Amino acid sequence: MAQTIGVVGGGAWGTALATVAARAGHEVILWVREPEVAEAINSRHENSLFLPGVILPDSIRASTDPQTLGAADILLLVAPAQHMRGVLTILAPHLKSGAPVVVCAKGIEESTGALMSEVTSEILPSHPLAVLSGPTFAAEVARGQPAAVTLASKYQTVIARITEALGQPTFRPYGSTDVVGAEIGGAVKNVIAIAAGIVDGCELGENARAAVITRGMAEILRFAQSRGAERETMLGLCGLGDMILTCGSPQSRNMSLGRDLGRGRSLADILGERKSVAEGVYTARVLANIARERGIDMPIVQAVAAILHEGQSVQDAIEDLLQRPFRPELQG
Ligand SMILES: NC(=O)c1ccc[n+]([C@@H]2O[C@H](COP(=O)([O-])OP(=O)(O)OC[C@H]3O[C@@H](n4cnc5c(N)ncnc54)[C@H](O)[C@@H]3O)[C@@H](O)[C@H]2O)c1
Ligand SMILES: O=P(O)(O)OC[C@H](O)CO
Repeated sequence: MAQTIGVVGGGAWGTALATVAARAGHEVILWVREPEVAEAINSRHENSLFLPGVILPDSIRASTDPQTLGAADILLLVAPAQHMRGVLTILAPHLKSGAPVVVCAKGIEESTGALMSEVTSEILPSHPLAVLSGPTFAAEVARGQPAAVTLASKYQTVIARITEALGQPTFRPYGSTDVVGAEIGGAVKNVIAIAAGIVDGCELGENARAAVITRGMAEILRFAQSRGAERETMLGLCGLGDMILTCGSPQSRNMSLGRDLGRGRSLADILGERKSVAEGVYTARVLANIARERGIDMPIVQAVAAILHEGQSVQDAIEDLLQRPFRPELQG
């Protein structure tokens, strides 16, 4: 059944998800922050700022006006994690009562340590919530290339409704009831992808990168356990799947940022030339603090945070990791 899908956030991923909804036959309202993005989408059917080179379906209409979202039956929340609270606070009074909301951003709020589902439930308590997360580079999804995602909600009816609305042969949601688990993989893998990029930039070799990915997965599992997430969730699309994608390709903004750091560039220089968000930069610091406070062993996350935010050199951080005591592989 054709519905109206509202997409909050006109970056690359919001725009790609708008194409998914449009291909499924829905009317799509894309709420964007930048007037020039709205103008380009409505007049030329292209988001030339954040997703250049992809011609968008006519049924996507972009607007900067929060009131336009009042027509949406389902809302996809795709603002960057550090801006989600502010954006939802502005939009909340305009949304259709009880419309399901789907968290599609990947990150942890720096100022509170909250996951995006927690931020969303706080601001939109009467909207049933789902989380969509998995290995998905926006450009590939926007071009209609096949992808699969985890779609998690406490409510089977919400999973069924969103799956029916967005599911198609080239965009395959797999249902789950582990909401927190679905978020953790997507948020933490961005930090591990920066580490994998550093390994690449420093030319430490493929073996070292595989080691960082696997030991990074152990850190994800430890953090997930501390938050009551299910281990199996972390081995699914939103965990292992996204680690394989993001840590293995410089198409990832996080991985490529790490690679540039490994090649000796400064964080300020790298960020200064980008319009797009690398969520791992912000999640690294808050995650490292949470892990330290709760006694969760996350040495790779600590190393990335120290490089990004505490002025530790890449070489010293690598040396510290290599000098850690030997231990059993499966220890907690
Ligand atoms: N790009 C992808 O391939 C992809 C895939 C899956 C998930 N995600 C996640 O989606 C989320 C959005 O990323 P993206 O890739 O769509 O963004 P992007 O990097 O393409 O664009 C940046 C976005 O940030 C917004 N922004 C900048 N400053 C802002 C502010 N002060 N307040 C509110 N918004 C502001 C811009 O309007 C724009 O929508 C992130 O959490 C990201 O991890 C991205
Ligand atoms: O480009 P990145 O590093 O933000 O990764 C994009 C998606 O999260 C990959 O699933």
